[in-house]
Amino acid sequence: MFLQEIIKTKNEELSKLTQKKRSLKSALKKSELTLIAEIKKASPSKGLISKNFDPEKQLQAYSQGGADAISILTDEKYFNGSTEILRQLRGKTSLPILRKEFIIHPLQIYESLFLGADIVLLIAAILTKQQIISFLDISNQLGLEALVEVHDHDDLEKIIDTKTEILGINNRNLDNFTVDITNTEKIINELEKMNIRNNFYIVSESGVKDKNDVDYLESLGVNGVLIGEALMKSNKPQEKIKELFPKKEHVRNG
Ligand SMILES: O=C(O)c1ccccc1NCC(=O)[C@H](O)[C@H](O)COP(=O)(O)O
Repeated sequence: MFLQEIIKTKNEELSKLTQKKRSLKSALKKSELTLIAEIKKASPSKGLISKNFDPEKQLQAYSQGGADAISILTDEKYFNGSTEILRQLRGKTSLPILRKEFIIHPLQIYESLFLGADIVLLIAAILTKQQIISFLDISNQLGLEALVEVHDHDDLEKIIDTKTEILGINNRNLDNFTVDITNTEKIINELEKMNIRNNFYIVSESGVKDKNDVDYLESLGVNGVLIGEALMKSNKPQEKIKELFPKKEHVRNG
């Protein structure tokens, strides 16, 4: 009898662990442009970005500025990030958290779950189609959403006919670090030619610096934008968000 009872208890505990978490997709479904605000201390293309790096203060400014989700770099070597930052900030916000990591093995997806992430990043450029399919399945089983990121046509070929729902278009070439925000228009045009644009919630990532960039991307019909450097370099990130997204609900300081 006891074993039957313990199995029932364990199943209940497991269902709590893998229940749906905070949802980025719910934000992207809204008509207003979604902002994913990124916490990034440094990067391979720019070196040190934030001298007085204070992740908790950055998170507070993003939340008060009206960000809809938070992206956190956990790579240490190239971005001066850490898993500890995600673990620390998990309990400080009710916003969905995207773990920005170079995922190449299922272990990292399980690790993301235990760190408290809600969304994982799957970069098509470093994965095979089969890995994307498999990692999407694992993420779904764990109650995690996935942002599947493409940069070019080859990446796009990999994600067609997968269960990708949230499609990130990275304007940065991750090999040579060049950035061109018109890359988003190029990829959207390809999606439209294939008649599959409406299969995805689209997030434009990288190189978004000012309101002109936001207005341009919004005119393309993207559902969200992911911004890191422009917010990390600002002395007043909450004000910067207000400048870029005047329509968002901004919580006043104090
Ligand atoms: O940011 C980099 O230099 C970089 C280099 C190589 C791989 C990834 C890289 N960045 C990750 C990102 O995609 C960006 O942090 C994110 O899209 C935000 O971009 P930005 O607003 O331009 O900081």
